[in-house]
Amino acid sequence: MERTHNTEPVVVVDKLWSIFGEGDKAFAVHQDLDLTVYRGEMLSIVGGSGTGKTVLLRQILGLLHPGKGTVTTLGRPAAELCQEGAAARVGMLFQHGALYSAFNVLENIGFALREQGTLPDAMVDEAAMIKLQMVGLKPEHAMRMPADLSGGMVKRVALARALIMDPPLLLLDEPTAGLDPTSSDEFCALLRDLHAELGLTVIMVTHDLDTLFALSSRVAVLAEKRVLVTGTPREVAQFQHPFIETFFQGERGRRAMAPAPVGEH
Ligand SMILES: Nc1ncnc2c1ncn2[C@@H]1O[C@H](COP(=O)(O)OP(=O)(O)OP(=O)(O)O)[C@@H](O)[C@H]1O
Repeated sequence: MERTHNTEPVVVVDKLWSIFGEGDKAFAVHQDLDLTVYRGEMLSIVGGSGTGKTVLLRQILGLLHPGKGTVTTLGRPAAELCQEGAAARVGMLFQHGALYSAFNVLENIGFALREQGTLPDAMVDEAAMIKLQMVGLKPEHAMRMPADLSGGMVKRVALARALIMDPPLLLLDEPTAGLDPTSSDEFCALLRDLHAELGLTVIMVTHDLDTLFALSSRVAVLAEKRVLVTGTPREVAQFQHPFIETFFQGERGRRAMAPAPVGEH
């Protein structure tokens, strides 16, 4: 399969140790974990429950600090992102990223830009309206409250909020979790289109094989506290490891890897 990324690293994780607890209770979630993500990739991170996929996203975003090793995001130590306001450089769609329930859709989308305080409210609203339409919502949705949105619409608003500052890098934690199959397919199509249109680099955590195959140019498998293997979905699926066999070679994995019937994409 042709590689869709170039060779400019956007994220470089070098011999990372992620450590929680102190003294006798300290434990490492990652040990000497290496991962490089290149500009324009859509990289999926997969691994068993508790292998540290979300922790790795948080390290890349600079919300956690390496016990040992380094995380370089967009050419700088990841920790510096947070100090200067990460939203401008990295968009993050959290797994349980609920919207602010007291704010309407437009206020949610424009939140980071308004907080920055550099633009008048009318311009923030205008920018938020552009993002609202970019994620496939209509202007009449702008004044709705989060409680009045479907699950698919909540994800779209959260995505628009993550993109408000035009970040070059987007992190997604389980982007299709909780969506029905149709909404999930629609959200994948949206992500694929935005990735291409905006020239984004995307790193996502997913358990969902359909999402993985629909979107990933490359997959990184987390196991044994490190990145065990990277490659295209089909390359990784051939790797001999108990997690990979269970994950890719079950019924759902075989279905996801089956060639699409003629006429389907
Ligand atoms: N702030 C924290 N303090 C202590 N332990 C933590 C903290 N954050 C994560 N951990 C631990 O790190 C490990 C990895 O957590 P993480 O949420 O990254 O797993 P995951 O691979 O995303 O799992 P899942 O697929 O179940 O969401 C878990 O054992 C978790 O308890």
